[in-house]
Amino acid sequence: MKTGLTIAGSDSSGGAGIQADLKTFSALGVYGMSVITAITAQNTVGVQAVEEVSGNMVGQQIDAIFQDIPADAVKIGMVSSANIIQVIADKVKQYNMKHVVLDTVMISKSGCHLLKPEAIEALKKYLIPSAYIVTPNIFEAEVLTEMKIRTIEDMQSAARKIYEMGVPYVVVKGGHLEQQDCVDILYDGSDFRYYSTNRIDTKNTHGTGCTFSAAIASHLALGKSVEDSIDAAKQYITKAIEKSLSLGNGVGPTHHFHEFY
Ligand SMILES: Nc1ncnc2c1ncn2[C@@H]1O[C@H](COP(=O)(O)OP(=O)(O)OP(=O)(O)O)[C@@H](O)[C@H]1O
Ligand SMILES: Cc1ncc(CO)c(N)n1
Repeated sequence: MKTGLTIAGSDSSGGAGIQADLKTFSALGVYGMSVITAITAQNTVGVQAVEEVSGNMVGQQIDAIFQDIPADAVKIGMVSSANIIQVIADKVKQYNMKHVVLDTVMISKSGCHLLKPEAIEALKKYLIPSAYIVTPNIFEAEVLTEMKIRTIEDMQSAARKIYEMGVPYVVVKGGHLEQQDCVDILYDGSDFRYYSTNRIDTKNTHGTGCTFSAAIASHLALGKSVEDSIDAAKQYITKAIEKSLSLGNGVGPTHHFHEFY
């Protein structure tokens, strides 16, 4: 069986973070493993508390996995501090990790800082250059590039700037762009590809970014090309949003197992 690793934060409500990633791996037929970087007390309404795991413990979890079960693909999500970022970047190098999909998580939908603002420079300097694909949303792409993004052309300019940080593939996600369709763009240093779907009218989008990046990693682990992995992940997240679950009093989760029940 192909294997996937998520290095991310725990979401107690199960819709985002580690839990979303493991559900996605499982739904797509990949054996899931996890390295927890932080624990959040979180539900569909908001994030109530965050407790970081030490950099040393993050490193030890990665060692335990890679000294025993190599991962065919790795997804990185919430990494709250510069220290944790540095440890992960070193381990990516040490174990020569392949197919590293970095979701540059910064702020939760409810507005909680999951990445300390002072760690953004470390993200740009150490983690983005060690990734294979990065998947910022509009807001994250704005922070990384220090530009405003209002149009598809702006998304393209941002993708170019992020590519220059030293990562071979950049996906800028258009879920938060003020327009009818949800268009994600892929830049590989020379060409752009577009992945577009109708915007689904639902408030239940908790964990869409986590699920999408874990689905890309899953398809890479299964042996698909970057282009096909993003295409398959886009189809998966679109269905998961279409069938999203009205659980809780706030922004409900997507349905990871929509293929099954
Ligand atoms: N309402 C929607 N209908 C259809 N697709 C959507 C919708 N919202 C987001 N998407 C898609 O979901 C994927 C995740 O994008 P999004 O921009 O929501 O990520 P994100 O902001 O990082 O998510 P999160 O808030 O969970 O971190 C993208 O493929 C995006 O186009
Ligand atoms: C732990 C965690 N990671 C990522 C997200 C996505 O914003 C979240 N809400 N919680």
